[in-house]
Amino acid sequence: MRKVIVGIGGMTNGGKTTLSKSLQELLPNSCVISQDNFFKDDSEVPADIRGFKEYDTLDALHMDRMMGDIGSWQEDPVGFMISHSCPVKPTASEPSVFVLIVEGFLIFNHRPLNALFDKKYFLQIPYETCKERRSSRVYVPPDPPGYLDSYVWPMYLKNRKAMEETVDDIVFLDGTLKRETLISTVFADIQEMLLVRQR
Ligand SMILES: Nc1ncnc2c1ncn2[C@@H]1O[C@H](COP(=O)(O)OP(=O)(O)O)[C@@H](O)[C@H]1O
Ligand SMILES: O=C(O)c1ccc[n+]([C@@H]2O[C@H](COP(=O)([O-])O)[C@@H](O)[C@H]2O)c1
Repeated sequence: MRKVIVGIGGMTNGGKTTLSKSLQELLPNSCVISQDNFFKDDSEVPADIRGFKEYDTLDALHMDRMMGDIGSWQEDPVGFMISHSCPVKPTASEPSVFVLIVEGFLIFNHRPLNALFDKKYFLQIPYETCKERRSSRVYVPPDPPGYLDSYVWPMYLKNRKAMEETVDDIVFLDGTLKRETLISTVFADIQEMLLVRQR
């Protein structure tokens, strides 16, 4: 059995979830773990002196639980996929390949998680695109006025700097490209990686 972990990182609204879901549909025996599902409850997230909730930091996430889920997949991919409603396909070729797609805005800022990736992608979009996409999205709790400009964007720049100082081998993707272009490019790249590793 071969196990491969692909990271789809990127800035908020870069298109991580969209790309990851499509890849899961295209890659047999794959499953997605989303960092967004590990946010702490609002009552546990402190506010800064201006009153902005500090969501854009690893401290706002249950990274221990996320790592636990990834560990469960590593131990037993089939069991994990069944319990997470990911389709399991019997494969004719041996060894079977299982792919875990881990997506999220701070996945490359968590050292223990970083060490696990076989391939890392980072979706980036310009500020204007980010602002436009984010303004049409409703988070729970919703963004208060000025949240992107005063808190989210500066935190993105800070987190990105930390990532670039510590992580190598990231493939940067232009998140303004058409969905279909992004999906086919990354799918082909992953397939190539799977073939190379098989040789
Ligand atoms: N390649 C793309 N081109 C245009 N819009 C996109 C693209 N990818 C995603 N979107 C849109 O951008 C918004 C955020 O996408 P999403 O995948 O949820 O981003 P993320 O998970 O990175 O926050 C959604 O409205 C989605 O439909
Ligand atoms: O999902 C939540 O519980 C949640 C609550 C408040 C804010 N968020 C925002 O979620 C953003 C990261 O998710 P995403 O999908 O936009 O990459 C981050 O910028 C946070 O400000 C997310």
